[in-house]
Amino acid sequence: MTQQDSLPGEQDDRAAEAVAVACLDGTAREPGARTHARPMRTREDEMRALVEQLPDAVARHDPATRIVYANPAWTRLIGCAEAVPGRRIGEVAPGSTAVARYQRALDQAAASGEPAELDFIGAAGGRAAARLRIVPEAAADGTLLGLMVFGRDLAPQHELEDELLQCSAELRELVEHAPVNVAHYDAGCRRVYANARLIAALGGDAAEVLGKTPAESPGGPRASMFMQVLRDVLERGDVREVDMRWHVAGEEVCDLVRVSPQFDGAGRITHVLAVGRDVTELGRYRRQVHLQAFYDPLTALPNRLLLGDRISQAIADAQYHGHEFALLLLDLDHFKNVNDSLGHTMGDRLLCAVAKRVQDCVRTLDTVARLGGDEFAILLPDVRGVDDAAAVADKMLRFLAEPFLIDGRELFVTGSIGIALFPVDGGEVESLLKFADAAMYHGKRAGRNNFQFYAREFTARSLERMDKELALRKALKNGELEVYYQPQIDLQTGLLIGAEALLRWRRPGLGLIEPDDFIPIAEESGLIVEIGEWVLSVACEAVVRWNARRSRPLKIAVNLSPRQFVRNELVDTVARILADTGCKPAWLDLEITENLLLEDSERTVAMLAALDAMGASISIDDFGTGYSALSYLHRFPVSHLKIDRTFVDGLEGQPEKTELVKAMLSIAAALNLGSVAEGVETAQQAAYLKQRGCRAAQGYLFGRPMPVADFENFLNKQTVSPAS
Ligand SMILES: Nc1nc2c(ncn2[C@@H]2O[C@H](COP(=O)(O)O[C@H]3[C@@H](O)[C@H](n4cnc5c(=O)[nH]c(N)nc54)O[C@@H]3COP(=O)(O)O)[C@@H](O)[C@H]2O)c(=O)[nH]1
Repeated sequence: MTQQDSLPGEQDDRAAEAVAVACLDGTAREPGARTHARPMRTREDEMRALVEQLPDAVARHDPATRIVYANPAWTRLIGCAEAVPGRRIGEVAPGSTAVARYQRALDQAAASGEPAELDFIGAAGGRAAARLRIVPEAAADGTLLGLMVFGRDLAPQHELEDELLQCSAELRELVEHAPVNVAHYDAGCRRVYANARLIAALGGDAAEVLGKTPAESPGGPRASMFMQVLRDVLERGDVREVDMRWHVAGEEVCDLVRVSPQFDGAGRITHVLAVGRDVTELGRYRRQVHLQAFYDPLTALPNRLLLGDRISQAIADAQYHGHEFALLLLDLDHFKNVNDSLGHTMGDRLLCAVAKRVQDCVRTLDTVARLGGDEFAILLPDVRGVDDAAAVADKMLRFLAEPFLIDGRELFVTGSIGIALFPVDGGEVESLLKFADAAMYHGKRAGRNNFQFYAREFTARSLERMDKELALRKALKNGELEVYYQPQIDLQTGLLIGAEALLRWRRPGLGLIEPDDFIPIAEESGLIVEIGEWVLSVACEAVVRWNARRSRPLKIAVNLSPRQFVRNELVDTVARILADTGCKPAWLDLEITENLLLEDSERTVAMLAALDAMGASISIDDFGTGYSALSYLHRFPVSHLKIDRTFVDGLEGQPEKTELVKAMLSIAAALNLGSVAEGVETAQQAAYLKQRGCRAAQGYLFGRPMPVADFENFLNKQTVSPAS
């Protein structure tokens, strides 16, 4: 080995040996010196002084192993008072086993002529105090001249070892208690170490963890992937990060594992270190975020976002395979009534039950999504044409028609379904949704509880409707709504007895819009509640103004939509408006439709009774067109029947209508109710009605619905022509 090849520390030893040899045999020379500047004796003294001061033990023995020279460090090491030349070491330090071993080594080196090394335990005992190196010195002919002994003090090395031990213990402690899972894998991907946390995370049994590959413990679907990562790191030496999931006692554990190579002194990869950060909570949180982002929290069905994704996928599939698919949009009919009348908890339960029932109608590869409120979408990616889609829609309506038993209550719902087909109706997510919506809306208009396929004209209609709803929302705020008044006449006396308040919408750019054109939208959207309240308040103010100058007060008839009965505030609202406007309850007639009575809910009965008790009268509007059973009439506090104008129209020439009107007037009389005929246009109609005992009438014959100013002029003129 050359000097460059020598190991650290070895060079120092050799330098010391060189000095010592030079000193002890008197051959020391300054490096590179040709001539001696100083006398030999002085050089030897200097060298000896140097050796005397060395911290390492240095000694020289003659060929018979007797002491020739030993420096003070040597005597300290051996534990003798004096290194007496000519003595053997056993004589200067008797009874020590270490000295005996030293002597044996000297004997061996002397006999073999080969250097020897041994650890020497000092006088204090314990760990080796020095490493002795015995170097035989031979003459050119091989004759042994003596034995040089160099003792390297091992205390600094022991200190270093102690420090290392301490460090590694601390590190191990740290690793054991670190909030990470740590494992060490050998070249065969077997765990040679796992910290306590990882052992616990893998089930708690160290024997089941150590010496095992990830495939053996914990196993699972991701284990083979992890094995591959370990192999890759062992092979290529790069650092990898990988998501690991496994199950312990039924609970999922997730780690984000950093896998890095471990090298030996020669730079070869021998092991792999895997440090896993527990991301179970993070994983849970991520899943929760995923659920919130893509699923409806109430029904756990996919939401609009996920549906969009599924439709995109269905489009791609259908395009690739060249087939069709269908998108159905289901909206429950009058669902808002359930929420408003039974409360949101019941409404929510019903929605969940509907969701379940709809899912029962389809196959697993179909998607049922909730778009919000009472609107569901059903993607049938594998239907073949119109017939398949119609069959599913029909089944859905039949399933829905079965009563729902919720909280011991039987609830009935129906739905309207719109169907759009890919590719005939649309080729994109948004257009398919829009077209299915247009078809669904068409189903609503066609009487609900049915399904409709998309047809092109629906889109325009649906857009128009949406546009109208938006404009109507602004109309009240912008003062575009007006109340018109139509006179009501006492047929027997011919005197004006009141007026019906009828709503109009003066829509900018479009002129006056009739209620039939916007009241249904106001009802569907719920806007009618706010609008109805406004009409009531304007009409009450008007009648108060009119009656201020009249000895015989007029009555104002105001239409109430069934939607206004859905909330509980109606009675309070009427009372407040009466109080605010100063309108006497007796001046107010509230017109309701027969269909409201059909619901026959306790709540409706109670509300009507409260309004009646307040002093307002209640009339049944459009009588004869609805479904009311006569039995309802005496159960409700009704005071008038308003015979619908369809019966009055053509009354003169149609005997069956005459009979019907006669019958309605008889019912009113039998129940002691007042009667008002609507749509009276001719004097003949008025005469017939009067003759049959009809008390009052309303119609173009007496006056059309008119703006308030016109009605007030009309009032002032009192130009009513009584029926002859
Ligand atoms: N919930 C609310 N409903 C309202 C309100 N205002 C009106 N309406 C309802 O809209 C429907 C249509 O009303 P309108 O177009 O005003 O029609 C009324 C009269 O104009 C019409 N009429 C009256 N006389 C004649 C006639 O001789 N011939 C003829 N062809 N039509 C005539 O009849 C309608 C009377 O309405 P009603 O007595 O209520 O049936 C209508 O159903 C209104 O109820 C509102 O504020 N809220």
